[in-house]
Amino acid sequence: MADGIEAAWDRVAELARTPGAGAIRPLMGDAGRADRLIRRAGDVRADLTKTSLSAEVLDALLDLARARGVLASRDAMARGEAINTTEGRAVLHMALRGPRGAFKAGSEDASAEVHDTLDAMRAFCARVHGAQSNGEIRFTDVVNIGIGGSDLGPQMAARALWRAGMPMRAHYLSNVDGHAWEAMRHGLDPARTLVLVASKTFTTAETMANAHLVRDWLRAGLGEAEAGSHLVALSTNLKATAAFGVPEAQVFGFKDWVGGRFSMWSAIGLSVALACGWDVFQALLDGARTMDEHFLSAPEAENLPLLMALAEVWHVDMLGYPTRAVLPYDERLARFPAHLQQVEMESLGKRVTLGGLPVARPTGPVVFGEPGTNAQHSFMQLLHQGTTPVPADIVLVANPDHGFEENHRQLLANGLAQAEALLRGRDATEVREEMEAKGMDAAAVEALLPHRLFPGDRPSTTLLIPHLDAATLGQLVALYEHKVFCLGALWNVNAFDQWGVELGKQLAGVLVPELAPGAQAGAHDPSTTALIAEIHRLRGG
Ligand SMILES: O=P(O)(O)OC[C@H]1O[C@](O)(CO)[C@@H](O)[C@@H]1O
Repeated sequence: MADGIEAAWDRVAELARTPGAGAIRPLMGDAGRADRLIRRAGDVRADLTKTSLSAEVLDALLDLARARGVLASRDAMARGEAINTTEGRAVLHMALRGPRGAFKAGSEDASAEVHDTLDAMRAFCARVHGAQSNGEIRFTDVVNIGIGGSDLGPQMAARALWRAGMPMRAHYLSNVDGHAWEAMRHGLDPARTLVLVASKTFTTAETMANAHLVRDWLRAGLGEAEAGSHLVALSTNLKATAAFGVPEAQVFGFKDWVGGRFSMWSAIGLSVALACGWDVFQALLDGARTMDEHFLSAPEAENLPLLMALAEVWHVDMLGYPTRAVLPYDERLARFPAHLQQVEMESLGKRVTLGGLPVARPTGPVVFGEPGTNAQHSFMQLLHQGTTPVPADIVLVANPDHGFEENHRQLLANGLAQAEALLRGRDATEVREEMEAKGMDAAAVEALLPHRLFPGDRPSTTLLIPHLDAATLGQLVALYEHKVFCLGALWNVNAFDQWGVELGKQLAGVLVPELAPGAQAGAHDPSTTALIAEIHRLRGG
């Protein structure tokens, strides 16, 4: 078996060594290319034809996926097996949007737990949204206090889906930097603000520090007894939520088989339901479910998350492209790259295999991004003319929810143009002709020529959706979640733990008391020791 896997890797590597392996333009005329590399899953039309996946390369990569048993691993995840081996947990975010009775974690009925919580969340939203007509106070604002997966997913979704006239305004407090709360609190009235403390563990230092700040603000504005009724907890740690003073009826739980970065579909998504309305949240879950159904049923060659994962293996491991850009051409998706950064980099930033051995090849790429067209005026220069290609995911939304048609045409045209420019580049003949047509003399033309050339053959994947709504957003996010799963299986790493975040947390815990006025620094490296001394000096003690 292991030999079969290594043979499959070798075959892909052999193709990567053939001259021109990274070229895309020569492949564009291949018959059958669109059939192989343009795939629909739900409402998402994904075009991978602007990559250097030739028919041969794709076949070799699909053989690798088969040798690695990616779809068999997928089925083990769906069966609720404890595939997160370093934490001994199942991985069941699909249960969060699945039908009743569909998922088990060991002998536990995972779906029953999910649906009980969803029912409680829906009833809570109905109460909050209907409060004014019942003569209760009407909450206008919801503050979600959380960080990482307890912030990025819901924040991204609320930003993408909130429209004027929806029930509440959502605010997201994540950074322990007090400036964040300082800026937020001035716009809020404690009497009309519902505060959600979102934390899987309910021990995350930043979240708990902010939760104390905001609870003090509620208490100062409303008195201690009243403040409790404005507090809601979203957590797996029910003991800690009670100790913090959240009434039991306002605690929404979930289980440890929901990873933080995959938790926006759980109670952690309550801020989205409160801000945008229950139907929107339900449509988000249903959208994700649509992608789950595709992922669970499509064979390898048609399985979009798997195809995107295979393209990444080709780029990262075979062509040596260590980064990827995510460019949503929709301002409402401004936080989509940030959410994917956690989903992908916290999952795939791994250096040992499931068996604890060093990986044989590079794993997760650096993911970064900004909405288009803004990205074009900041970092796209490097994608066009930098030394190492950066594959780009370009997300296009065919129909806007505004009436400014000309703006939208410009937006779409720019997204298409970037992908086209990355692919085709600009050769010397074209650049010379353009400069000569402008009347430039021959010396100037030759001097400027190298600066104006674009190598082209730079890969991109275009994801096109008809509208941006809860259903399509759910599909998009689930698509990337499943892509991450496939990459974890291909690279044989645990995509569901995150031990790498622990050391910094522990060291910060040691440093906090050392930064108190008059405190002595402990043993550190010379650079850190000098920085502590300088901070004390600048802070006057
Ligand atoms: O929801 P919690 O437990 O507060 O954790 C927040 C985030 O912190 C992390 O553990 C990383 O530090 C993430 O995985 C998680 O999403």
